[in-house]
Amino acid sequence: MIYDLLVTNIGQLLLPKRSPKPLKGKEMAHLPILKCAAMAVSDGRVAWIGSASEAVHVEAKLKIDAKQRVVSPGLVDPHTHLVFGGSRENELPLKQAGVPYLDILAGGGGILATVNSTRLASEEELINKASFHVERMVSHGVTAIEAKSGYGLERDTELKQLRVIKALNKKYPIHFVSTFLGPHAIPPGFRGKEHMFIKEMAVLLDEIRTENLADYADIFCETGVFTVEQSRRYLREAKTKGFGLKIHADEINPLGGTELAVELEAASADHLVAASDKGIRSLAESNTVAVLLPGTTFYLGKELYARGRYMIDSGAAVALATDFNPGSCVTENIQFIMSLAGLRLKMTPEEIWNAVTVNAAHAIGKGDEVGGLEIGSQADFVIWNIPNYQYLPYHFGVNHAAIVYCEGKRIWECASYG
Ligand SMILES: N=CN[C@@H](CCC(=O)O)C(=O)O
Ligand SMILES: [Zn+2]
Repeated sequence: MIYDLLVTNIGQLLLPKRSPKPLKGKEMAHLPILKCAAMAVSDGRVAWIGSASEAVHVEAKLKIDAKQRVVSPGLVDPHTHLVFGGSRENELPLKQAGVPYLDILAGGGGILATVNSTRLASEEELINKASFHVERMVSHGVTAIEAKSGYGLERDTELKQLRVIKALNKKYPIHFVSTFLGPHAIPPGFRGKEHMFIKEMAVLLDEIRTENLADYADIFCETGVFTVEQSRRYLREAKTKGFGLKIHADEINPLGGTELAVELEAASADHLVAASDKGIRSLAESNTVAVLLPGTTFYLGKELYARGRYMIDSGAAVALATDFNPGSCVTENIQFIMSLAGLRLKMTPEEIWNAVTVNAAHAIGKGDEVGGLEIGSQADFVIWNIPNYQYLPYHFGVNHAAIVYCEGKRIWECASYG
């Protein structure tokens, strides 16, 4: 048998397995590793895994020397606001002066400022801008991305954002999951009439479904935005219409969005900085993935991070994401998030790698497709410029990716691999 590609001389081959359910609690501590390994690919799938010494006898059209470095599955970023117009660097002085995130929003800035720029941008402009961010994510080792709408707050712009995500999915070989986040903020004119806005967004769900523009429905459940009861009604309707569910839950105040996510069997509950003990206990009894976004806490200058350690010790499934967006977390670098998870959430390196592979894949409903490496799985993988897997969260703020592959094809390479 002659394989398409053989990667040999791998120092550590990380082999998280695709699984029917996310890894929960103690299961997250287990990261299967093969040392001095090799891996062969054919037709975009992993076809053979063995030792580097056995690989001497393996034939392939192309052979790559991993130079004793680490190889992992392609990373999955399960929470991004990838498509938006403009930028918000003008908010930095407000942040420095201590103006809270929700106050900036209540004053017509924040999300609402990005809504204005996104409404004004053409579909083509948005595709070009988002492409730049996608390519940067890929360069950091990401091969699957969840992307949300939510900067339109009205039909045309929300659909425009979702069409942009569809166009990106066509343009790039990586995998995209699309989420409709119409109820992301209360648009001007709807304050006090939130129920009417939610109704409009719920009606839009039908059109989105018919045009197959989104897989998930999401809502920002927070003080001054949407209540738990409004979120429940909207998400129930979305579920009936066939959408998977996600919730921006308990980011700033402990409203009970976490419990709601579990009640509705959402794929994920995201943020959870203020999640209560009760909410965390309910997560642990469910398969809803806690998607933690420590980059946002860092960027908003807060002291208290989501209780990642406690969540895992309580038995919950945890994933990590960038939350890339123009206001509360302006980075495409998921590796930085992995460092924050080690430094601030007290997660171990094994838990961190599982959180950006298998569990992140489950958070976007792709646990059987991406996030794992085993015979038969999609050959989405990364050769890292690091001596061991513990090294990545330790050496922070730089890009450690050397070569990124998607379905067996090299899609990015650092300038200095040699
Ligand atoms: N918290 C709500 N939405 C985004 C922020 C969006 C923005 O500020 O533009 C988030 O997940 O952090
Ligand atoms: Zn978000």
